[in-house]
Amino acid sequence: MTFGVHSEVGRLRKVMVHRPELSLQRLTPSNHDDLLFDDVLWVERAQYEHDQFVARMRERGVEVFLLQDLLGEALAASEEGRRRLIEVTASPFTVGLSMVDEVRALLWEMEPTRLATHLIGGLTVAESGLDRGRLRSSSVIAAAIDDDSMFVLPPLPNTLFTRDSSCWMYGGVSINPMFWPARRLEAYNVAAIYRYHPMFAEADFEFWYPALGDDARFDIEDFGRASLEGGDVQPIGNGTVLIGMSERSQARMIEQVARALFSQGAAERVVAVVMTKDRAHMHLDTVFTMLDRDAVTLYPRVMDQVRAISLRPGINGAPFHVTEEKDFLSTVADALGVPELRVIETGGDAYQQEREQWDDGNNVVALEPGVVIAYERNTHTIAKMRAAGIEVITIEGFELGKGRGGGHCMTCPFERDAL
Ligand SMILES: NC(=[NH2+])NCCC[C@H](N)C(=O)O
Repeated sequence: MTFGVHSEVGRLRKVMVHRPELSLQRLTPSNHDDLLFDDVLWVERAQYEHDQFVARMRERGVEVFLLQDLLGEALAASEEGRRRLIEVTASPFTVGLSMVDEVRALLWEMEPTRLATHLIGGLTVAESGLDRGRLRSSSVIAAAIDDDSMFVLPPLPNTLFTRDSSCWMYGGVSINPMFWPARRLEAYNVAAIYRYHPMFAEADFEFWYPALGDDARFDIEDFGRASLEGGDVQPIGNGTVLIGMSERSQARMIEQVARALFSQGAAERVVAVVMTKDRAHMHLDTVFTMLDRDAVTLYPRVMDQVRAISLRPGINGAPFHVTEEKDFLSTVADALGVPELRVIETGGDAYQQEREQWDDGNNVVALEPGVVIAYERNTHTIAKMRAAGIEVITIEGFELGKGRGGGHCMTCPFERDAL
């Protein structure tokens, strides 16, 4: 098996997605804000919409992998993987000192498919079978629990956005320390896939983050307060990677990734895109994605204000050579080696633009140059893309979009051609 993502719009060959499941059934009016969703979902409909999304990709020859299947297979393939994932997920700091042994033991007893279900979907006290009455005298946590629907393991509903927890840049992957606590555990699950799934165990690729070395692959807690999310990362081709400096990703993580890429000669330029921090555009890909070799879609109100700063390998012992660019679009054109970019802005008047950006109008995923998948509701933006000669395949997305993510966010490409 080969893996590697060599552009944003070259032919997509392999991709990982996540079908909505138990974690989304746990979203309620009282917890959806903390879990980074703007509403509760009708989960059956979200599954239907997601199945359509997957079908559109498969029709075009894309090999689609489901994250939960990969996780179950990784856990079945490796006892060590199972033990390590259980240890990091159920630790004294997540489930508490007094319960950690019991929780680990009951997770260990689960068969791998069921374990994968609960590592993503969460585990309630009732499902765990823990005897609260007995534990009450030894555990302050058990004593404080007043309801069997409380979680022993939290649900991870943002697993849906596979773009963010891990992301490929050229011949390697970064497993990302994420910004909000609600998403941190997602990275352990994907780390287990890359580390223990037979498909990856036999493949040859780099780990850009965490730092190289087998053991380090689980040490994503060791990042202080720095974070990086894949929604900010775009390996556009020609040895260049764009990384948004957004609500979610900081300059210090961009430097980590740039150093790793440069040290292997996997990239020669990383462009930090300095943007405003806001929930409506939490990642670069919510306001900018590529459509074709020389065409992009963007939300002007945010992208007109960004700064672009290029990092290249340093000389004379300096880690980097840093230059502030004149503007973002000419920097991307220069990196791609095209004279000028065709720019398709969010469609409609100022109100429609703001609404369509919110509904992921600019967050599309390319299947090959000039062919993208978009949510059908973004009619004004789609009309402009079609007028520019882009083939736009539409999917529903009324439920899927409630967490603020479109086709780009819901895909983690494993293999994509260069341009
Ligand atoms: N690549 C993206 N833009 N992902 C969107 C992530 C949305 C998710 N609810 C979050 O807030 O984290």
